[in-house]
Amino acid sequence: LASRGVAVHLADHDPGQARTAAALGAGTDEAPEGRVDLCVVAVPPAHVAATLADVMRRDVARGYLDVASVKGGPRRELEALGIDLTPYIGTHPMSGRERSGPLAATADLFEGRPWVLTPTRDTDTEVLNLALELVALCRAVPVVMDADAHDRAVALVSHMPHLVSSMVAARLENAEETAVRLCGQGIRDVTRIAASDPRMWIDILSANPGPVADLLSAVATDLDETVTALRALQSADDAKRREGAAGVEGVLRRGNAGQIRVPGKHGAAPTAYEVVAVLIDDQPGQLARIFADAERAGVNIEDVRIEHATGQQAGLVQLLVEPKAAPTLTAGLRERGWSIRQ
Ligand SMILES: NC(=O)c1ccc[n+]([C@@H]2O[C@H](COP(=O)([O-])OP(=O)(O)OC[C@H]3O[C@@H](n4cnc5c(N)ncnc54)[C@H](O)[C@@H]3O)[C@@H](O)[C@H]2O)c1
Ligand SMILES: O=C(O)C(=O)C[C@]1(C(=O)O)C=C[C@@H](O)C=C1
Repeated sequence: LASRGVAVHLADHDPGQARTAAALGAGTDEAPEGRVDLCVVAVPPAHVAATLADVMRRDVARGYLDVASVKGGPRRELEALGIDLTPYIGTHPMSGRERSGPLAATADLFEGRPWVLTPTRDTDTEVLNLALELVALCRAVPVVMDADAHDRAVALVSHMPHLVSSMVAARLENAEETAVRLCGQGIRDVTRIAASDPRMWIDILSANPGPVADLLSAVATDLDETVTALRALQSADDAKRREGAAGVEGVLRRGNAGQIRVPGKHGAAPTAYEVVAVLIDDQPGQLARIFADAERAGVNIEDVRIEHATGQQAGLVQLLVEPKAAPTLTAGLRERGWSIRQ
């Protein structure tokens, strides 16, 4: 917001956090002189209602919004506090990090990502417009939803997957070092969010336990069936083994069918990109050089992944590009001396 010319005043119950954010260029930690246009509350879900009630009673802004990952609970808490909710709108940007605090923040975090707005019939139109302006300034995509429908949706696409990621990562806790050192990109993808702060996630899950429990119970059924199928694969009996293989294939195919529904970059329909894999030395400036050489070849990089080679000062950079651009990029990078992996 600060880089788009908005005057941002930062406050936190830990002044050090606001000072750090201000030092990073996010705004000033000095209090505003009068009433501001919009007050954005970005505190852990359990503190949202009390924090909003406090700022709303002090009449610090024309409009108020929060960005908590759950929407139904905080709204009901505010209602119970007897606050006039017309100047308030509950929102949730669907983008985040597994790390918290100002040092983990990035200015482009919300670009192209859905930002859910949950207005009610009573929400002041001026406040809805202020929220829409905020979303546009962050280059996010507004999505209007009912608060409880939002909570059911995020149980499916965020809360249940978070727990499953934690459970997969938990298997590594006491695993042999010889096994752990073999971790590749697959397990990195599946476990990244398991590094998040448990205190924040206890808050999130406590505010949405029912829908998450229903989904995990469906996952548990899949797990039971898959275990049965795998046990059948150990059988000496041919027919049993065929049954087991069909069971395992079934879950893998249903996984394929679900995975292709995950929206691609900027929420667009998923695109099948081609991977151009480049071997690099783990040295400063390598990525910048690859990107510059891709630009020289006239190719737009849609996404990038990095795989680090265990115990070596080397890595594999996977550049995801439109299929028709892959041969141009491969030739352009080869010409400039890069080692391309097929
Ligand atoms: N991290 C994500 O991926 C993500 C994504 C979307 C939405 N959210 C939501 O955003 C909100 C903030 O999450 P975050 O990841 O930025 O966490 P964070 O820990 O980086 O920031 C929370 C801040 O709130 C402050 N705080 C805690 N209690 C407070 C209180 N009572 N009054 C004033 N300040 C208080 C903390 O000092 C901290 O600086 C949460 O509601 C979370 O559900 C997080
Ligand atoms: O990708 C991450 O690291 C996130 O934390 C993102 C994520 C998500 O599950 O999509 C997590 C919680 C937030 O409420 C919104 C976004």
